[in-house]
Amino acid sequence: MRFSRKLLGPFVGSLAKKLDYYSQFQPSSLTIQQYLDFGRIGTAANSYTFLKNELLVRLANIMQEFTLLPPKLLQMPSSKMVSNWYAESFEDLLLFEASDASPEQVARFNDQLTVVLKRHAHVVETMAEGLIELRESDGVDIASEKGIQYFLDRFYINRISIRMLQNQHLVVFGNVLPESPRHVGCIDPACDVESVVYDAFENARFLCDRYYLTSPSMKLEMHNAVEKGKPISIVAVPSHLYHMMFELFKNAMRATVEYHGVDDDLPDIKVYVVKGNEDLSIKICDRGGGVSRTILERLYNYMYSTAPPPPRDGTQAPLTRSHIGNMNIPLQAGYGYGLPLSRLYARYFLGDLFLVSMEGHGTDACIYLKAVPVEASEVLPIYSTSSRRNLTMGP
Ligand SMILES: O=C(O)CCCOc1c(F)cc(-c2c(C(=O)NCc3ccc(C(=O)O)cc3)noc2-c2cc(Cl)c(O)cc2O)cc1F
Repeated sequence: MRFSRKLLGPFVGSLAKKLDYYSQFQPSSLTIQQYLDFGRIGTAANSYTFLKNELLVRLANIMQEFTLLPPKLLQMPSSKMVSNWYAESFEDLLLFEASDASPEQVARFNDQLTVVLKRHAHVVETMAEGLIELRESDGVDIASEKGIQYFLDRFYINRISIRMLQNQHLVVFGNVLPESPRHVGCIDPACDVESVVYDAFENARFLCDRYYLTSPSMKLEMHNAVEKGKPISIVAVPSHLYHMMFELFKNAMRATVEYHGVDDDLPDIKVYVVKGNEDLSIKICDRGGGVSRTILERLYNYMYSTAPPPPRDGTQAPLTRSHIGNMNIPLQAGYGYGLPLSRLYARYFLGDLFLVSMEGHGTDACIYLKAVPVEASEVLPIYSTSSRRNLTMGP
């Protein structure tokens, strides 16, 4: 992605050199246990010293991949805006490169992180606008579409990881308040899975009731295979788990109501939560009619999923979606990225998300998370010749 010379101005040379320098390093993958330990016993100075380098490495790795994107996408106004945000943030953080870890520098760094977080708040929507601009400009060939899919999965998981580093630092060492006094930064050392499931269900049900005036109920089964009969808790980022569950419940409710109609007795959504020695598994089973394998694949696809932009005035999201049949999609508030982004949240700490749909019957969605925190390592994209090959040649 060409960084606009206007922005880079005289720094083109030195910034390009810095990008080359920092993109040579592999991002350092942390386990959720390491985040927890550091949040409990680390110091602001050590966090600053690690972060000011690691953020430059993670930014440089993904910024170098930008340049491998299909030129047609790079030229879209919204794509250029995103690349300029990254260039600005990279430059901002470079200012701390040689700084000491004095309390004054740490305070300045914390303020800078707040600016960077705000600058990048709408990256997902803006990149989605870029895909819409591309689709409306001259369409996308299959090779570009596969390259875009490969890049965006890497781009968004990189963004999740950068925001995790920043938020964790600001909550533990800055003046951002944690969600709960028990939390260490954004991490809950004893995340009660059942309560997150209920929160996500009730909020999705509220949206469903508001639009359809009806909604399916939930039947929830909890099985703790490690400590029989005890509540299920894991070390997790509650906001990530909530995001995944909320999206999957919205999809299951939408399918169920659309398939059975608002006047029918709606079949329950059955949810199973099982904690094993290695995996925390959550399965959401609906009888919403299911989708064929071809449609299912499209739900993960950023090009297909990029719905028309939501109304700016906050009114109800568009009811139809051009690329997935004519199904009214009242619960879709964003650009249709709920599923691919949820899968990235699951994969971020070495979990995963799978869908098994039986067309004509219903869909099972399974989330797997690491039950052992020292095994839950960040999955971070590394800029290398293989990413170059995938982006330019397509898989
Ligand atoms: O807004 C977002 O982020 C995600 C927006 C996403 O919107 C969708 C949505 F919520 C649910 C479905 C859907 C349908 C369906 O709709 N079946 C009827 C039809 C059959 C064929 C076709 C077709 O040929 O096009 C279309 C619909 N059946 O199962 C699911 C289903 C999908 C997922 Cl990912 C899930 O976790 C649970 C489910 O029950 C499809 C969506 F697309």
